[in-house]
Order: sequence, then structure tokens, then C-alpha cells
Amino acid sequence: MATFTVSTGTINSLTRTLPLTKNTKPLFSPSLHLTLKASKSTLRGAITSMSYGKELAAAKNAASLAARLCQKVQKALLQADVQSKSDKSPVTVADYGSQAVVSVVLQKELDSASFSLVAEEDSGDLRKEEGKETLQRIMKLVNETLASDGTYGNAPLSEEDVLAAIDSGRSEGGPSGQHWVLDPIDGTKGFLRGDQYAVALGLLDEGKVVLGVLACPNLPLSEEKVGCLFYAQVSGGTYMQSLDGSTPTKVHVTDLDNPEEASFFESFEAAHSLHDLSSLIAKKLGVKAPPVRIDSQAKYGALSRGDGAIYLRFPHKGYREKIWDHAAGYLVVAEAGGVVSDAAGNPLDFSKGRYLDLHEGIIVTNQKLMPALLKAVKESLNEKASSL
Ligand SMILES: Nc1ncnc2c1ncn2[C@@H]1O[C@H](COP(=O)(O)OS(=O)(=O)O)[C@@H](OP(=O)(O)O)[C@H]1O
Ligand SMILES: [Mg+2]
Ligand SMILES: [Mg+2]
Ligand SMILES: [Mg+2]
Repeated sequence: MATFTVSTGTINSLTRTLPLTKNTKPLFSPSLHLTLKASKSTLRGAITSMSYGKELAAAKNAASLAARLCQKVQKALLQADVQSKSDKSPVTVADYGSQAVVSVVLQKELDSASFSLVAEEDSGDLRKEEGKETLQRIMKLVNETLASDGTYGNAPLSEEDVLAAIDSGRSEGGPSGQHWVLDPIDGTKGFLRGDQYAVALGLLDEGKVVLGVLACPNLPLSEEKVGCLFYAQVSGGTYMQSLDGSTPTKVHVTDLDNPEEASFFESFEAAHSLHDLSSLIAKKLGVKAPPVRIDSQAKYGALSRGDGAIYLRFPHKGYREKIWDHAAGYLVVAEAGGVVSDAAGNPLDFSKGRYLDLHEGIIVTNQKLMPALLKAVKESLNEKASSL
């Protein structure tokens, strides 16, 4: 039997405080570069002429529709929508529904015969007797979302179609061919709190990330508008637009070269990243601002447009990072001029299957700050090791 992980009190307070757009505060103080560093020039069409144009259009559509499903669920979250997976992490009808929507849209838009998807969720719990009601809710959500687009809603999906769409994400990925990489909701804990989360979709080609799309429904786009879609293709730059498809603007990471003026992001959840270690690294660098703690790959999106300069992620010992937690975010930052590496300065290798093999953690910043950051990380890790 699935167990509920979120108390009724939490759910009640979530539903009471919605709608989220009113409840969601701007993330950053003016000192943390609230002003977007995006160029205002119109760049629509610049991307589509390049080699992954068809895939990019399908991925943007898929992630935007999946985000629509997530927003609907976040606005009316029910206790019955939240369950606990075997590793005790939460999963909701929106995680499953988002995965099904992305899978269906990509397969309808692209060649379904060669379709391969590496994704976080699977249908195991939904196929059990106690998962039946949840599956019905997911099927309804998926069909409503697909119909709302006007393009995909002609023939409603059956329960079996939904289960199959979710399970299309069981691919192992690897170094050859093309594989989509999906986190249907990255930051599920943030999603449940009413905070940040992202639908994160990447494409691997011969082991390299060539497309990255991040839909961040609760991330401010401007002072007036909430909800951002970041997208990047290899050698094509990174762009940001609203989730309903406003004119894209090109974004770039900060050009700061003085670490004292930098601010840094880390996981909201202390269980996901060692906050003490980040604070030691920041101290060595001379960073004055307090950490900005937000959930999910929204951190990569925010960094790609110059909100903050550094992202530090040091999971607790024994945790293995999954490719869907970083593939899309990695390219969004890399194409915006940033550098993403493990704690020893090695590039991330997405070609090894569902996991990333890393030295200690993941660090992200611009090219100017990376040498000083690597030095501070190395010293801090040595200090931590010698104090054990
Ligand atoms: N123990 C542990 N250590 C490190 N990372 C973990 C751990 N447990 C989970 N996860 C993964 O963290 C994903 C959420 O991303 P973040 O850590 O950036 O956001 S958060 O602030 O912690 O919510 C989260 O992604 P989702 O499951 O998609 O929400 C997990 O894949
Ligand atoms: Mg999860
Ligand atoms: Mg995740
Ligand atoms: Mg997830």
C-alpha cells in the first residue's frame, strides 16, 4: 500500500494559499541581480534553422504542455495525489502525468520507431490494485491536457496507453544513438511546498547533450510575469521565453569576475546537498551574500540568465546523481556561456547510462570564476577530509 508523505496540514495550507502566482514571491533581492541580463533583441526563428530544429520545437511543446498539467495539479493538490516511492521520495499524479504527456507529444511529433526515453518515473506502483484510482486521475489529467492543446486530443488515451507512455521512459541511454532524457517534475518536494520545480527535458546524441529545455512554472520571468521556458541547442545559445510562448530573448551567465560580489545557489533541501561544505567554499571565495536555496533545475535556469553566479551541489556520501537531474540544465547553462563540472573540474559524462559518475559533486559558474572556485572547492574538500 502506498503511504502518504505529506500531512493534511501541509496540503490544506497549500490549497488555502493558492493561487501560486499571487503567493510566489520574487526569488531574488535586487542585490542578487534580479534584473534580467537578457538581450532584448528579437531572436525568434534563429534556432529553428539549425540541425535539431524539429526536435527542439517538439521538446518545447512537450515541456510546455507538461508544465500546464503540473500547474493544474499544483493549484488543486489533493492528499490522494501524493504517494511515496520505494526510496521514500515523494511522487504525485503530476510527475506521472507530465511524463506521459511528454512521451506522447514527442512520439507524435517525431519518429516513434526509433524513440528512446530515459525518464525518472515508471508505472510499477500504478499497476498495483491500490494504484488504480491514482491511474484514473492521471489518465483524466493527461487527456484533458492533450485536448487543451487542440493538436493531440482527437483520440483519448486508455489506462493502458498511459501506462505504456510512462514506461517508454525505461531506456538505459548510453553512448550511441539518440535518447531523450526527462525529469517530469524535478524538485517534487518544492512542487509540494508550492515553491520551485521544473519539467526538464534533454536530448542526447552519441552521448552528448544536444538539446535542453527547462519549463519553470514558478520562476519569475519579469516583474510582472511568472513562468519561464529556457531552451538551448548545442552551439545555438540559450533562450528564455514565457510558458505561453512570448518572443524569446537570448540569455547569458553573469560576467562577474570578483567572487566577493558573487551569490550562490544550492538545493533547498539539506538532505540533497551539504550546506556546511557550500558555506565553507563560499567563505574561502569571499562571497558575502547568503546562499540562495531553491529547488530543482530552476537553479540552472536562473544562473543562465545571470541571477547569481555559482551553483554548488554536494550530495551526501553514497548518493548517485541521475542524468535527468542535470542534462537539460547543463546545456542551458553551457550554451549561456557557463561551465559545469564535477568537483575536480571534469566535464559531466552523460553517456554512461542512467547515472552520472562524478567526483564528489557538481559545480557551476562562469569561465572567469571557475579557477578560483575549483581552488576553493579543492581546499575545502581537503579540510573536510582531514577533519574526519
Ligand atoms: N539524497 C539525495 N541527495 C541528492 N539529491 C537527491 C537526493 N534525493 C533526491 N535527490 C534529487 O534531488 C532532486 C531535486 O533537486 P534539488 O536537490 O536541486 O532540489 S531540492 O532543493 O533538493 O528540492 C530530486 O529530483 P526529483 O526526485 O525529480 O524531485 C532528486 O532526484
Ligand atoms: Mg523524484
Ligand atoms: Mg529530479
Ligand atoms: Mg522528478
